[in-house]
Amino acid sequence: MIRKALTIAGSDSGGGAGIEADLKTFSAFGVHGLVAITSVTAQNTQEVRAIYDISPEVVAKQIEAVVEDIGVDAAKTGMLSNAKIIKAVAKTVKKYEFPLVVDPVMIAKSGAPLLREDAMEALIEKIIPLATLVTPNKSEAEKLSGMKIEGLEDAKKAAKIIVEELGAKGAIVKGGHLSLSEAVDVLYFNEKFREYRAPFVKGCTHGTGCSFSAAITANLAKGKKLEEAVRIAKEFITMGIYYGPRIGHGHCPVNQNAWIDIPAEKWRVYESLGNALKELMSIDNLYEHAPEVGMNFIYALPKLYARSKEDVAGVKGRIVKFGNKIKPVGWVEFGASDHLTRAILTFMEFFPEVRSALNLKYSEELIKKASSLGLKVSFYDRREEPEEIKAKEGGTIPWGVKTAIERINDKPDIIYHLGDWGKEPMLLIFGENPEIVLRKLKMLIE
Ligand SMILES: Cc1ncc(COP(=O)(O)OP(=O)(O)O)c(N)n1
Ligand SMILES: Cc1nc(C(=O)O)sc1CCOP(=O)(O)O
Repeated sequence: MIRKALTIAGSDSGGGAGIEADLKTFSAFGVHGLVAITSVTAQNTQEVRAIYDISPEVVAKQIEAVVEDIGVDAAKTGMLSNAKIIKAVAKTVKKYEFPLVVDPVMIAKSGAPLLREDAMEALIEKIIPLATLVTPNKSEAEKLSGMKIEGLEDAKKAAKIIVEELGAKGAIVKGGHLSLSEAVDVLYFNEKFREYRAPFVKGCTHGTGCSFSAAITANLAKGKKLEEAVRIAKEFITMGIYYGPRIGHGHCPVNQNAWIDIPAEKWRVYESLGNALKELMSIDNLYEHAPEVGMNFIYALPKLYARSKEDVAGVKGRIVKFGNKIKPVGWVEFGASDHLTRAILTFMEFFPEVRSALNLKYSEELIKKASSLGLKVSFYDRREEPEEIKAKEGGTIPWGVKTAIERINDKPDIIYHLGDWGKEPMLLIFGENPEIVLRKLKMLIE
């Protein structure tokens, strides 16, 4: 059964916060999103340039239209903008039974007010008592509770005030702006406190409040208990901040898609590399080109998600010579390669689209053939590696790949090195994906 979640909020033309963030979040959880737009903002990552409020009647009609036909399993509010809209929303949602998450949006990250001064009273009197959960940040919680919040204990007191004095069923005070070593959110619900902790991650924060409350709403719509919905939302938002796209010149937006993109991309990489590996094993005479240390064949997640070893798939235990054949020791796994992973992550800093690589034993003959076929070849000389890089564990390959790319000031198909004391000479083939790497390999050795 498809679940439906409604967002009653403003539109952010920059696509980072508001209705746009909410819909992307609902989608990420497989929930059908419904909207009642309260206000249209001309906004980007730096500023809010204009606000145009929708008439309260039309806001109410949007809610009624979707509830009465499609049905709503859970709803949330975001930017409500003015007292008249607040009153219309309160009067309308009161008629229905769905759980309501209230993100008490007051000020945009860029500093622009999104709630009129004279609307605060209406928000407290009309909307908060209808809330299943209120999700204020530090300054919003201070405004609602009327107390200063300096640390975790104050956050708990404020959450309790919002529930016991203002009439919400639950309140979660978000700790992103509390000066703590972790991002700790404090939930007060059913007369109990609960803490949700996550490491502070560097990334993109525009739309965090909207996406967090939308994630809770989506999970309530799916029938999760409130505490569980909050736990999932915390994990979702931490991931969204970490993998935020660096767009715009101000506060870059949360990546709501990371939640579904990463598992989907992992599957695509796994399948594509697995298929290419099967084809690789059927290539005659490849064993003649396998180095003593073994071969590997790797494929990284798209650039936005390729940050570390765990984001690159390779062959566990490498591919080794086995009589006059080659054989993978294990199968495709993320985190299974070290050397080629260091090479591809460096390569992707220059050419993000190049995500796959394979290594062969160096041969002068192959290099000559590559050049004659029009493949771009470059190299690095391990003897030229600066001492300070040599001293750093794992520094040689990134330095070598960077040196090789800068040497030709172009995108190489092949990078080789002639080895050093205890290091076998090696040839690396690069390509956008494993099929392209295979094609280049076949051109070379067949
Ligand atoms: C239309 C609209 N709604 C809400 C906001 C608030 O978003 P933001 O500034 O990113 O603050 P958090 O959501 O992160 O608390 C907005 N800017 N625009
Ligand atoms: C051992 C080794 N050295 C290489 C080099 O380019 O110098 S390629 C290679 C084999 C692949 O290693 P992995 O499985 O750690 O990616």
